[in-house]
Amino acid sequence: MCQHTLTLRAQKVPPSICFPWRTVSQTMHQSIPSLRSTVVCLLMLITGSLQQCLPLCVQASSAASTNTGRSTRQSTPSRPPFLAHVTDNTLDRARRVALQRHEKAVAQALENYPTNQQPPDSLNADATTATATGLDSYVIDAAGSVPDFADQLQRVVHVTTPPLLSRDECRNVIDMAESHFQQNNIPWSMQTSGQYKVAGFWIKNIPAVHAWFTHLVQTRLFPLLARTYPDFVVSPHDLCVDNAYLFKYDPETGRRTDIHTDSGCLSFTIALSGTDDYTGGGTWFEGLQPLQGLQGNEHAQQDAPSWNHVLSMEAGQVTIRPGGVKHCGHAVNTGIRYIIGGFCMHQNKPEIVRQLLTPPPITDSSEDDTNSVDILEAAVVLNPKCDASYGLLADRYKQNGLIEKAKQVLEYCVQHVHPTSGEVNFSLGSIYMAEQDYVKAKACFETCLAVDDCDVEALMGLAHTASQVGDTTTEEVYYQRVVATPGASDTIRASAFCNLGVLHENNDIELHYYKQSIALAPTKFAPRYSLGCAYASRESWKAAIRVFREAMTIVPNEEGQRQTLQNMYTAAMHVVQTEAADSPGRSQQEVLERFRNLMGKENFEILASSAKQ
Ligand SMILES: O=C(O)CCC(=O)C(=O)O
Ligand SMILES: [Fe+2]
Repeated sequence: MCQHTLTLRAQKVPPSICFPWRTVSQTMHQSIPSLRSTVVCLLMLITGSLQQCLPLCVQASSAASTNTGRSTRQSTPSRPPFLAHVTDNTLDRARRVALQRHEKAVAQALENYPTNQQPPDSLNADATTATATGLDSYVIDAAGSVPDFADQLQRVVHVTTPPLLSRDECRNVIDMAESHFQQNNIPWSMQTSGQYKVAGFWIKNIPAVHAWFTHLVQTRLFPLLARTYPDFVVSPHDLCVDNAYLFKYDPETGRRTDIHTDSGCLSFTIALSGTDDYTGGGTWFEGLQPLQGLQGNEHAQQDAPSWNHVLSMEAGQVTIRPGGVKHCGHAVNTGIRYIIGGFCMHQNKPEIVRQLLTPPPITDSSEDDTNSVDILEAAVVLNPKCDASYGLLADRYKQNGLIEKAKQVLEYCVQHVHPTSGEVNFSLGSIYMAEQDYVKAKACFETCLAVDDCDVEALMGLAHTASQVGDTTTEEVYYQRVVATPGASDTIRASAFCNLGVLHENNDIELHYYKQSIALAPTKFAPRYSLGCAYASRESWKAAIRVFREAMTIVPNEEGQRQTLQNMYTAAMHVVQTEAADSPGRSQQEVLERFRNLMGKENFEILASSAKQ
């Protein structure tokens, strides 16, 4: 029998696994299937409400002109030069698309959260029209802009003082949620938020919480929003809830949310837990500055060691702000933090740009031109200060194979709109890396990290750029940071562990790293294949065969299959030869049978048929 050689180079998880095209994390809230019906929008069109709304659309689209933050940026041209070709017709069509989306979203919102209907008597009886007596306010000092109504909705985050809900009420809501899952014997589902997962549920899906929530919104939250944004919301009845969820952050399963914007022009976050209930956690806001900090020494607060743009609230406190402000929920270190997040729309003020950035699911049977590049180009033209649009447009160009155009859009955004946008810098870094421009790639990923030191995708990018220039020490540092990052997903930690194993090839710790990786991502091929190689290089032939056999069940491509089979074959040969030396009387038939059993019939047959070819 011929002696095959082992191909024992362990496999790093290739960068393609680590670099999905990361889009603006607004997508977080799109992942939930929408049931929006097309009927309403068609009716509205027929009855002429499109015409009525058009002035509002124009207002929305020109709304980006003010930046409420202190920063002075280079002035942004009204339209980026590479979008000179976008015609007025295209803009009108985009407005109509956005308006249709808006009408459908409002109809769906009122169906999900019927805030326009009288609450049931049982709830009405204890109706509280509690007024928050005070608000603490923080400004957002950051480049970029919210997608719509930037001149009406100041980029300010308000926190209610005192709490809007009593501690008992918060406890009661948590109990309702927990008992729903216990009684139905189901775990909390995991919602995807960009790079992270967090345990939670959509409030409309849990009846008891839903009824309480709808009532709370009608009696306390909408009135609070109307009082706080009197130039934008004339009456609480103007508003509706696009989406609302309850999140449960805990250190094991709860993770954190990615930096994102919400799907509505106004948002609120209700703290159901207080700072006694957990450590870590809190809401991070991009560029958050206490108002007082701005009046005196501008940088006093910024430089204070405790100030890290994170707001922590006590149970019952609520933050309200424009939905387009970037934020995230931090991972907790201990304890549990429950929050409710809600995104509101103004029923009569369509958010033109956000709607253009939020296409309905592909399955939607409307005539909405979801995939069209010109819709995203129009979004950029309608609000050239909103960096979210640039990221999505570049993403679309990239999907269409137009890498140079994508790069141009991203570079423009970094230079003129938002130098530290995480999405844009990550996408640009990925392009530079593909072009093997590791210096520029590194700079982009470092910018992402400066904004969010938990950005594990940027850490993986930096590890990869270090690897490409042969700096394995730095490469290792970044992988170690990934595996130590609270809230990092199992998949990305698994990739980092696998690559740590490869960096430590032939050291004992190599095995440990691959096993960690497999435990986190049991269906990933690379760590299993690499563990097989590690066993084989230590001449632990039977262990190697076992792991290669497992790898064969999840092998992603022909090359992987070829290498795995070849290594398995060699390992099996060693076992058979050793056994033959110990008991020399075996017939050739017996040896072959043993060989087949070691490899597994299915693998043996693939090998046999490939040998025949
Ligand atoms: O956990 C938090 O504080 C933020 C959650 C969030 O993204 C939101 O409420 O919109
Ligand atoms: Fe959010």
